[in-house]
Amino acid sequence: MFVLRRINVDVAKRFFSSSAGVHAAKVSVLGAAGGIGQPLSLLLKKNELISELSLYDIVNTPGVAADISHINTNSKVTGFIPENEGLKHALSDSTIIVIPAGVPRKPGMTRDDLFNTNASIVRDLAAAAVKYAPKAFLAIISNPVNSTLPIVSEVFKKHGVYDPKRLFGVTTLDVVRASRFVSEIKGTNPKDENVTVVGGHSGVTIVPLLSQTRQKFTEEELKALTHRIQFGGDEVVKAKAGTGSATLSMAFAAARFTDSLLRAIVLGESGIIEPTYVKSDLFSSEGVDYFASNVELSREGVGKIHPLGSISPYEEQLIGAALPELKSNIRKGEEFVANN
Ligand SMILES: NC(=O)c1ccc[n+]([C@@H]2O[C@H](COP(=O)([O-])OP(=O)(O)OC[C@H]3O[C@@H](n4cnc5c(N)ncnc54)[C@H](O)[C@@H]3O)[C@@H](O)[C@H]2O)c1
Ligand SMILES: O=C(O)C[C@H](O)C(=O)O
Repeated sequence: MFVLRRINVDVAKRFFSSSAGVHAAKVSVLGAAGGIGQPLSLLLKKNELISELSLYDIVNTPGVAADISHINTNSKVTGFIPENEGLKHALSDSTIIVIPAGVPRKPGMTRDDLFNTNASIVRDLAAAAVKYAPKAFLAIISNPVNSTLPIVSEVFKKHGVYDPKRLFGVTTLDVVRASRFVSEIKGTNPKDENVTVVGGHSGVTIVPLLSQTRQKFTEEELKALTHRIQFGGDEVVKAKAGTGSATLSMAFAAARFTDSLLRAIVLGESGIIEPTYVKSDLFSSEGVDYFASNVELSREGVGKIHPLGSISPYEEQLIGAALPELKSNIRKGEEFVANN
């Protein structure tokens, strides 16, 4: 792993020092002054593949950008607010746009309860991306992800620039949690516990494929672990007691996802697989057009979408429960753009 990272950094150095006209990676974070946005921007400042880190929010971005810009890594940091065409400057020439803009949950809320506020925020940011960076890759964090990715897709379709290979719903936190939770009950190092999590990103639509891990679980462990992975977000919302939801672990997860995407699209590294929520044919025959599963990332963004492989009867049951909810979440997002 270390050797691979060393090679990446060397390749990155060559990439940036090249005068061959290859443009370096500008990454824009929309919602950069928020609970996720700030630590995510901090982590991205360490990424050697980023030449410009462009921070946008409706408030406070100049301060966040000034602060982060003092860190002595190579990337340039820029900060924008809506005034003086801030969004245009934040997005122009972006390679990747990461979107954690929007409100988080409070105890007692579902992610779908955020729809009324976040749908229009995400729709408007997607419309700006269409205008100023139509070829960028978009990673959507704002909840409800099951609906916000379809919203972004519909906006791109409306303007005739839709490329499903470039649009991602970020579900990496589910995978990060699953790995950690398995390691906690088995007393192992989480780096050795890889869990594929498929479906969507809310409650029963989150389906961990624990039968595919290297571990054996009792039925009791399986049920408890599955429930904890599906409702891990609620643990944080409850503990934060009205002040928000997961921000730090999410920033970690989004930084990992962005790094994987950069390595695939900028360096052309092959074999990078991240579970992520994308336009997918896996369950389209059942009317579910977006689905998270293992996706091999490529220079084009989405490469091979891996099928689920062999799953247990319990997991089949979980998928059965996930599909109708996913279908309704997706439809809600699509109808929102059609009607607004
Ligand atoms: N996908 C996931 O796994 C995951 C995990 C955690 C949180 N989330 C979601 O991420 C979102 C953000 O969470 P947070 O804790 O950072 O919230 P937060 O309230 O701390 O930050 C959100 C930021 O978005 C900004 N914002 C609002 N409207 C904007 C606009 N039009 N343009 C640009 N910025 C805008 C706000 O000013 C704020 O700084 C929430 O919807 C939350 O549910 C998703
Ligand atoms: O739980 C939330 O609302 C935030 C996020 O989706 C999470 O999984 O932590």
